[in-house]
Amino acid sequence: MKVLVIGAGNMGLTYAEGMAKSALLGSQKLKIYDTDPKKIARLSQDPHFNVYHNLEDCLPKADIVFLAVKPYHIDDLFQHMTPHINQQQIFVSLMAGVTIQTISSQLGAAKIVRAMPNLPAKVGKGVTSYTESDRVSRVELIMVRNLLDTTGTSIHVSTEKFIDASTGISGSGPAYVFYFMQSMLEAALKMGFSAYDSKVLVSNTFEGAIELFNQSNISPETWISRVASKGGTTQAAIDSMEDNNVKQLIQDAAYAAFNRAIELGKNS
Ligand SMILES: NC(=O)C1=CN([C@@H]2O[C@H](COP(=O)(O)OP(=O)(O)OC[C@H]3O[C@@H](n4cnc5c(N)ncnc54)[C@H](O)[C@@H]3O)[C@@H](O)[C@H]2O)C=CC1
Ligand SMILES: O=C(O)[C@@H]1CCC=N1
Repeated sequence: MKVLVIGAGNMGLTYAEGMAKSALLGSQKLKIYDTDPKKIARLSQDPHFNVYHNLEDCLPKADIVFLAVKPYHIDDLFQHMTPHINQQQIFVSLMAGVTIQTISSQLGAAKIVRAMPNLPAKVGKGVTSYTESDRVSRVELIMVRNLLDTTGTSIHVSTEKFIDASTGISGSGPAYVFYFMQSMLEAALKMGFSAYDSKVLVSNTFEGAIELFNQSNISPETWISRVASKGGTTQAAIDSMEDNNVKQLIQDAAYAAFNRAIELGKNS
């Protein structure tokens, strides 16, 4: 199976590394195409990859093509790709908001999988949602899923609405968690802890809470009640969050990302 990744940035390179290190490609090296000469020079030293700076040298020979450029790059990119594609190739888009209809009409591709990954894929803990165009067969979809799963886990969704929705939950979600972490770190520093101790306190608190959640069938709400004593310190903190409508604000933020994904789809 010949796999090409177009765009070796945060997401493209993460997938490229996951797939290249798996056994799925057999004896084939993963192909990478990017327009940044510095990236091409650096990645050319990596024995896992064949790196290209011309589409005509790599695109016609690829079976599966990952699209991992920014949504605003597609006009230029698709124009250059169209003469070199064929109708048997499968295109897997990792781009936020770019619809299957846009990829089909602007690129001229038939077999399209639209996926929404997230950055923990870098450490094998990513979660990707995906859906496909009618022309993708069941066997082809399983092949794509196996490739996606080299960076973590995945869920199949029935429509693109859920790709936009998962952009608001899991795609952008790591940034919300980092926002919470940053706020806790700043509070710890203000209380007088060193930077090192603040990091130990905050990172272990997140890791421990996630482990408790994962190893049980208990909801976060119930876990909160197990931390909070009546009239105690946690209750004071939760009351402060409730008074300030923090839960609603976080939901609003997730919806803002969801709506932005829909908007990007209309503009592309
Ligand atoms: N970073 C994240 O956490 C997530 C990103 N995504 C999606 O992944 C896509 C890529 O995002 P990032 O990796 O963060 O961006 P990035 O800016 O890190 O990488 C984009 C890469 O594309 C290359 N590039 C630009 N124009 C090109 C062209 N015409 N041909 C070939 N390569 C070209 C750039 O040189 C760069 O290496 C976006 O569409 C984004 O919506 C999706 C989920 C999460
Ligand atoms: O911010 C973005 O548009 C991309 C999509 C999800 C995460 N990063």
